[in-house]
Amino acid sequence: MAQKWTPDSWRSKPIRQVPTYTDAEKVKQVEDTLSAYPPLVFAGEARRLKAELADVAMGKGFLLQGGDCAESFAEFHPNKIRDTFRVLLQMAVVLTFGASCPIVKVGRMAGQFAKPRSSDTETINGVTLPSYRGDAVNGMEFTEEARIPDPERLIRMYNQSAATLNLIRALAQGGYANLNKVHKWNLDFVSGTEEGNRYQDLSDRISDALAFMDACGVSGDTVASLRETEFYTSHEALLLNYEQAMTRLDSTSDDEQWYDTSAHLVWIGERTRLLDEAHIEYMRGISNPIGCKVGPTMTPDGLIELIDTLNPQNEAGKLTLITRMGDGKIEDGLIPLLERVKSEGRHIVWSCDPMHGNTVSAEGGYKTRHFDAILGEVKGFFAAHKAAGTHAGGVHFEMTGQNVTECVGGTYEVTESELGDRYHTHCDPRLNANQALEMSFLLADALKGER
Ligand SMILES: O=C[C@H](O)[C@H](O)COP(=O)(O)O
Ligand SMILES: C=C(OP(=O)(O)O)C(=O)O
Repeated sequence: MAQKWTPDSWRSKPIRQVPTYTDAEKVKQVEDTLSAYPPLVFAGEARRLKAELADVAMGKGFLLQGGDCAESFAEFHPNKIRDTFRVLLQMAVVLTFGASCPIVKVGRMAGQFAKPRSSDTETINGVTLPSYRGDAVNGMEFTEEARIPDPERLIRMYNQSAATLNLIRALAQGGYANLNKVHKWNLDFVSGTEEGNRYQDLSDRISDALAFMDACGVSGDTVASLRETEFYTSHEALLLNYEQAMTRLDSTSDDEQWYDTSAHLVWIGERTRLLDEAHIEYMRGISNPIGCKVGPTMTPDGLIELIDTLNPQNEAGKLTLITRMGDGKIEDGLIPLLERVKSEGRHIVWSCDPMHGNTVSAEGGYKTRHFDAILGEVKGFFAAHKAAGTHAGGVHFEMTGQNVTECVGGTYEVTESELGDRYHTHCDPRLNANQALEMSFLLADALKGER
């Protein structure tokens, strides 16, 4: 029998990957301040996302989740938010058109500021300092002072998330996402490339279809989904004191339902998904749709235990399992998990994160990922689902609307020697807009193949 859950019951459990602050009083003040701040999202919105994900779990939709590896204070700019938003819109259009199924759009945005790390320290030229853990925790500069965790950063993360979300809501509902603007979403540096041209062709076809529908009396004036879009936010729920401060009782439901109002969906990372530890304890009690990363060490028994802890009512749409096995390991790793979960009748959205199992070191010390390895994992994911007779329900990308050079490969090939040109990520390498768009065309083909 599980013990009673409260928003702070995680505090009595072992915890990892969180900072050790030096000033406990200051931390408490920040937590109190955040607890009095308005929610960033509403329970009703999180419920709507859960309902959309329930359709995905039943094979009637596809989840597209993507955005920065780590948002940062320094890179905070409306154009950057808009560009990532519009590449996600483009990808969603390509997928909707190619696969003829609803695409649920979720940004790794408006809250993705904390990073779990493989090592607590980093050594450069013989100097060892605490690792950078995301702008919510400490600074990226390699100085002793910057690396000291500062709880005030949590307030800045809240404020930046609020402003980002405000812009996302305006973009999604204020006319920018109107399907009639489908041509305008192409970014300048993408136009003229193979992906840009393919996207241009597709938008011409969509415009023709819209003109036909308009002539038949169906337009954005009458159908909301043609003039605006649903777009949700998500991040890894790593800093549980922040998440707890944002956890609020839903005043609109009759039974006691707590929502983490920092984002519509939050997920648990691969490094913190231990059953008896704090992150699972916190996540099992909130009513949001949640995600959990699943890497190559997961066993079928372990997975069933995890699922039953996080989603004991077997509610469809509640739990998204984001697998990140690595190219070459995905089919062997995933098929036994899929078969077991299917045979036990658990409702799951299965999503593929082809980024985190495919990070390698390139010359010059850059962390990178090869486009072919990312694609290889996506293909393996579809093949595994085909073999198990389950629905390949979504993808999860670290990506940006900027023209960065962080992942190598793609048709507009980024080479290892170009990595230094525009390597801006604060942690892991992201797909740039061209690579993300190319990936969406390949995905649309895979989804068509699934039907
Ligand atoms: O994004 C995920 C992790 O935070 C990241 O991969 C950890 O990177 P590290 O192995 O350099 O610590
Ligand atoms: C840390 C992440 O992934 P994982 O937990 O799968 O390593 C992430 O998605 O940012």
